[in-house]
Amino acid sequence: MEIKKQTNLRGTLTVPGDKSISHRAVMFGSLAKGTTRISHFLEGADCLSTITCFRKMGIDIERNASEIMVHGKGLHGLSAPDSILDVGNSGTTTRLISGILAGQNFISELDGDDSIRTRPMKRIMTPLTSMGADIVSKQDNGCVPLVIHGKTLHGIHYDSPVASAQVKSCVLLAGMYADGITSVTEPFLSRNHTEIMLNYFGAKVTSEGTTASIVPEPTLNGREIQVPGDISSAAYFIAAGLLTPGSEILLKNVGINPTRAGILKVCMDMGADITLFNESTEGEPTADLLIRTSSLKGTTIEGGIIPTLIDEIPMIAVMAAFADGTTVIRDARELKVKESDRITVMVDNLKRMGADIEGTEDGMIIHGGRPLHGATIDSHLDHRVAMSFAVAGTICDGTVDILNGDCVKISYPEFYNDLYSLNK
Ligand SMILES: O=C(O)C1=C[C@@H](OP(=O)(O)O)[C@@H](O)[C@H](O)C1
Ligand SMILES: C=C(OP(=O)(O)O)C(=O)O
Repeated sequence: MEIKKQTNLRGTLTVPGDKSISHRAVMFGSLAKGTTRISHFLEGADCLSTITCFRKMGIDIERNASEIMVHGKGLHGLSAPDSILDVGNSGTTTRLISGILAGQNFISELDGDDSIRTRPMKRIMTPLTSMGADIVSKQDNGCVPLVIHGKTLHGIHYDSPVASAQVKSCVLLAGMYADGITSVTEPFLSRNHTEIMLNYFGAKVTSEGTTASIVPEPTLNGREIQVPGDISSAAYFIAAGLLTPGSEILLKNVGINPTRAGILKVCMDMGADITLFNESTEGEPTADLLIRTSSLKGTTIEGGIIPTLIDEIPMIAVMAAFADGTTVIRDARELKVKESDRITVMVDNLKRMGADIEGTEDGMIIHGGRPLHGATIDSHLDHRVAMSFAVAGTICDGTVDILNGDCVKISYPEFYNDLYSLNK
């Protein structure tokens, strides 16, 4: 995919539905009684993997142009899949579904693509095993393929070493099938969509600080869900609007849940001109975001804000390369175990464009302000890397050629069309 410089990005955009919320809506809808209707569902490959898995376990899921209808069968209504559950490229599908599968009365096997086969699953195998689950990594390397023999589970308290919503959600979902209360404490608060949505479906999930607890055997009832725009997808247009001269972009109905909205704070700290309109606090908070061209300066990003912007760090790294001064990103070791090693891949590719950047054990140091030039970028089949460099290509001189740029289909199939729609 070749990207050339653009100016004057102007217009209004509704970014696709939130990936985390779309996954959860299908999963919880499948475990609920009655029909769950989901509008603005993300039709990205990852969420389609979740749909495929639940269809294989006997759930009728209909798609039409405007919504998804999940005809749930209740907490104990899934049936044994007759072949491997294909999780594709999706960490969220793998880790959340494992918590559900651990408490079923059947055996299942999960497998996916080459990337997911390298991602760490011990982080869910450990707490699930202490709940009494039987979950085995077939190649004994702590990765998929995983074989899960459903068992009777016990409630536990789990002190998670990582701030990960996927780990937290996996344990809470297994907790629905346990014999007592299950709780998870994490070092920093990660995204809380599971807690919010499970309660909306009728479960009893309580949160105190960084601990979330669930009462077992809830009755979940089918609900209507309007998925807000994904702030992780909005991030590319926030960056493009701030950095491209003469731009003014209105992003409609973006999810601004505080456990996800760290990028807005970082942009403000960097000097961004962003205005929020039409804020709504019903359910998942949303707002329209007006983005205007700004001159940005470097900042430091560390500690508790990291989980609230973890998927936006590739885009932030590019923004930092165009900003004046130094940006330091720390406490983000998790970037190494995403769809690619996002520290190494961002550093290598930004260096190819002429940036002054170094990788560290848990982040990056970026001395911004050097003029960047076109280059061939290896996306490593990582959607967030591809989109971040597409934005870099709209700003720098020369052509940015992104190898395997179509991997954006994982979370944003129409990304390139949306990017080009703003410069007419
Ligand atoms: O729960 C979720 O929906 C997600 C949690 C995060 O992963 P971790 O739980 O590994 O931090 C994030 O990076 C991922 O894109 C989606
Ligand atoms: C890390 C991501 O997703 P997942 O963990 O679901 O593969 C992401 O979308 O950036």
